[in-house]
Amino acid sequence: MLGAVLAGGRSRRFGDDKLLFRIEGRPLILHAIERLESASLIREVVIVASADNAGKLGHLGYGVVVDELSVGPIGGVYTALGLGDAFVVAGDMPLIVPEFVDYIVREFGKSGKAVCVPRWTNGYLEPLHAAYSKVFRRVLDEKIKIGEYSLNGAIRSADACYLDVDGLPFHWRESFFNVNRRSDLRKLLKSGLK
Ligand SMILES: Nc1nc2c(ncn2[C@@H]2O[C@H](COP(=O)(O)OP(=O)(O)OP(=O)(O)O)[C@@H](O)[C@H]2O)c(=O)[nH]1
Ligand SMILES: [Mg+2]
Repeated sequence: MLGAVLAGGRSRRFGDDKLLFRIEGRPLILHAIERLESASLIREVVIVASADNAGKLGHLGYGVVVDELSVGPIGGVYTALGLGDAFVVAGDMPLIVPEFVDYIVREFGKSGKAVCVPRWTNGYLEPLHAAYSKVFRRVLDEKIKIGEYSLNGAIRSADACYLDVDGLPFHWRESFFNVNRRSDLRKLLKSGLK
């Protein structure tokens, strides 16, 4: 399956461009890309960037697709699905667990559903760590057209497969960690990131 890494945000909480912020000598987004790429069911990784970010990310050695919509992550997923089925993650997730990605991709394949997404006990979804079918693009198109930009809302309106986080290996949860603020860097360095 294609791996799509979203990179169309503006890093407002972080300050300057978090995706190129170097951690252990490599840009944050490369940590996410390399972890995703090492999942055995991910055959190729593309970056889905805003027009503003695309030029800055081209040198990393991965294909860059421009998300022209500027409507948030839902537009990134919509753009990614133009390339086919995709496992979508955020570029600010440096602790992705490859086995977890493979697990979701496998469950997605077995389920035949439009989306396969992790779900916490309180109902919270992890839509930026989920597998999507290209047929879901039609649902997103409808939502975007009417100005509904909630990815969670779109998923809930569809025939989705939910993977309860509670029943999964505990250490897989670190896969969801994402860097939003500078203070998150401290947690990241403590995590023993390689
Ligand atoms: N392609 C695409 N990606 C987006 C868009 N908006 C956010 N993202 C990405 O989605 C992921 C999660 O977003 P956030 O954690 O809110 O990142 P952000 O928008 O850069 O940060 P804040 O400005 O602080 O909210 C990050 O990898 C962003 O780059 C968008 O409009 N298009
Ligand atoms: Mg984030």
